[in-house]
Amino acid sequence: MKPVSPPALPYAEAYAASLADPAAFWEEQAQQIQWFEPPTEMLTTDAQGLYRWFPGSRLNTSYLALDHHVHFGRGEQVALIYDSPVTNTVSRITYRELLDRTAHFAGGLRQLGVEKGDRVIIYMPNVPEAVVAMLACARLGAVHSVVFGGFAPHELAVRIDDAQPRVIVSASGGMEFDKVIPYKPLLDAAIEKASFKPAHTVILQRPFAQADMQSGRDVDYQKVMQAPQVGCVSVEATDPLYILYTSGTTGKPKGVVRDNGGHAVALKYSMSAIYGMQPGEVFWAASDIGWAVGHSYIVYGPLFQGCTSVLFEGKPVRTPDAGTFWRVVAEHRVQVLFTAPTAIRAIKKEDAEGQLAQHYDLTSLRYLFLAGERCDPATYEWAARTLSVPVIDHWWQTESGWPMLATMVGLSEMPPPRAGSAGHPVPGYDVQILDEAGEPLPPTHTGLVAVRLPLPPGCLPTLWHDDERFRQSYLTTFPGYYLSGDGGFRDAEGYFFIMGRVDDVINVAGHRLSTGEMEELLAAHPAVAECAVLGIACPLRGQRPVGLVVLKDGYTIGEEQLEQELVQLIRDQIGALASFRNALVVKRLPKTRSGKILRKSMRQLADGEAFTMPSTIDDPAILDEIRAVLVRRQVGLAFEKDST
Ligand SMILES: CCC(=O)SCCNC(=O)CCNC(=O)[C@H](O)C(C)(C)COP(=O)(O)OP(=O)(O)OC[C@H]1O[C@@H](n2cnc3c(N)ncnc32)[C@H](O)[C@@H]1OP(=O)(O)O
Repeated sequence: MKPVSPPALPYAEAYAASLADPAAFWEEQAQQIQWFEPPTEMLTTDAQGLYRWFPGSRLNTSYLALDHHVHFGRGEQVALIYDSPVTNTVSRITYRELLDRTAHFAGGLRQLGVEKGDRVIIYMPNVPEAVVAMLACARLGAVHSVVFGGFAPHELAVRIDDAQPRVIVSASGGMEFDKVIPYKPLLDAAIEKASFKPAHTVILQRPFAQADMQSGRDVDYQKVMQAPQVGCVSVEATDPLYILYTSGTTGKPKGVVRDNGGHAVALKYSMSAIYGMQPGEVFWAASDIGWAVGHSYIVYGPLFQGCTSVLFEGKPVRTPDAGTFWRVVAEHRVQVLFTAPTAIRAIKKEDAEGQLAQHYDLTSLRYLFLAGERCDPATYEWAARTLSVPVIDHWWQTESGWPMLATMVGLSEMPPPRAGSAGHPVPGYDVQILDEAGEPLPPTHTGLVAVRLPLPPGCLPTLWHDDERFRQSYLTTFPGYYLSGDGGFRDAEGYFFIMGRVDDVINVAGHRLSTGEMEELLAAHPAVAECAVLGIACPLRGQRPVGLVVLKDGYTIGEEQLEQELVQLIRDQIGALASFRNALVVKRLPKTRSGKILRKSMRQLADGEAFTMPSTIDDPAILDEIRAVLVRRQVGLAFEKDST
């Protein structure tokens, strides 16, 4: 197929075309990428009855991200700008250099026994070597699974057991503000805990943290880089590119699978149609490679599009100040910045008037995109005022891998963005608001956000080795729909508003976490008879978890000591990113007469939301007891002085 430029369609036309004939719409987009064997069939269902895009066609993701650009004259363009205020480093890596490094590292992985279909876990901070490792896996047709560096050994162990990696690539350490986080002991502890043992680990030794190496198992990253370069392995479009774990309602995370073909087509489309990016321009997703945003928009999307991507190892504040983001935009002439609302709230908290932005030349910036959690209108307005560019809140999930609702700046006649709204459905996504019975709701009615099947290319085809959980989690509640787990509504003009999760998943600073998992961990403490974890409103992180625990009869322990132990337990088992800081002892938990804990009522109480007493409540006095504890401990927006 000969590549052709996408026509600049009006949004409404593109959207209608994508729903009227999805195969024809995506066949046209598929012509924008370089296949080894182009698709002849667009959409099918597999033996399990699950939708698959571009069956039988062949390509290589690393080729699309690197080789293609080098072959066609982009070799000397900077592919990756590594900006690390925590190590005082700025380095620029061209497409040619990134290809060279990737081909060497792929050769090294192959020497360690990694072949097509094998899994490789990557547990690293935001460093170029992590990007090289991802692209090297793609080059070999191996399946990478990046685990966010903030996760504790238990979480890593669970992922090791599920993915069963031949190799784990890690680093000796990361830097959180000015604190060294030694990764290697965490990795060693995780491997110790896991039942499955990888054959090798590859360790990037960083100057500020030397890791002890285990002879026979651990290999130095630089040694792996000395291997001869290898070329790209041809894979099928439907072969998995990566597994990315995300929290479900239980302790076992869900292994979201991303395939090669649909992913490449969707991300290439999104870079131009949603973000309006042209080859050669600079895109910065200020996130972590461990999240879907990092996969799609630090690594793959910008590279597919021939852009320069910024890889930032720092924080919005204190590295060294709340002007860091603006310094990066100015220094690297960033055209589009993408971050989570929490990052903007953190900056706003330290620089309320946005004065630091005035110290930098931000004229390169065209748009600020926000996602990962709901953006409150105050944060939206502050960002628009401070940056004087359109701010675009958009909505997607790890599962979709790319935006489902947005204001698409690459299409014409797009309704402008609006504070509080995530915009309009992106072509390919037939987004509906359903009631509890699965019937579409009229505008302005809040309900469950669902997407009519088939999902477009790039979305998860299944969960890793678990078709059944995939079906149960997303497809069976409302046949014919993907159920997102988020709630929201559409207004009379077609703008969508996403209000947050409707299940036991919470969103803390853009990190999706399971309250069910936290409850399982708290309940294992010998003092705890029963417990509930609520995701209460937090001015900085959007939400934060709070535990309410009932003590076992006769168990004596000071409330303060118990709280310390439970806080430490969550930190040790899940990680500091959970921001679990309160475990409050209560006499009883409110329940329905059938024994279901009334978490929603307690959350509403803590958040100061008006609510009606559930008619099924066992004993209404219990909510008064809970209120008294929240007041005494000053926990909850309604009762606290400073919740950050
Ligand atoms: C659309 C599809 C998706 O939703 S994909 C997911 C998108 N989500 C994101 O991009 C995440 C956005 N959030 C962030 O980047 C961070 O939360 C920002 C805004 C930068 C703030 O970071 P920070 O100041 O560290 O606060 P936090 O709440 O994230 O962290 C809480 C505690 O965890 C720690 N932590 C964090 N990261 C790491 C890490 N990599 N390694 C070790 N520890 C880590 C933090 O230091 C903090 O610890 P402590 O409680 O202060 O001791």
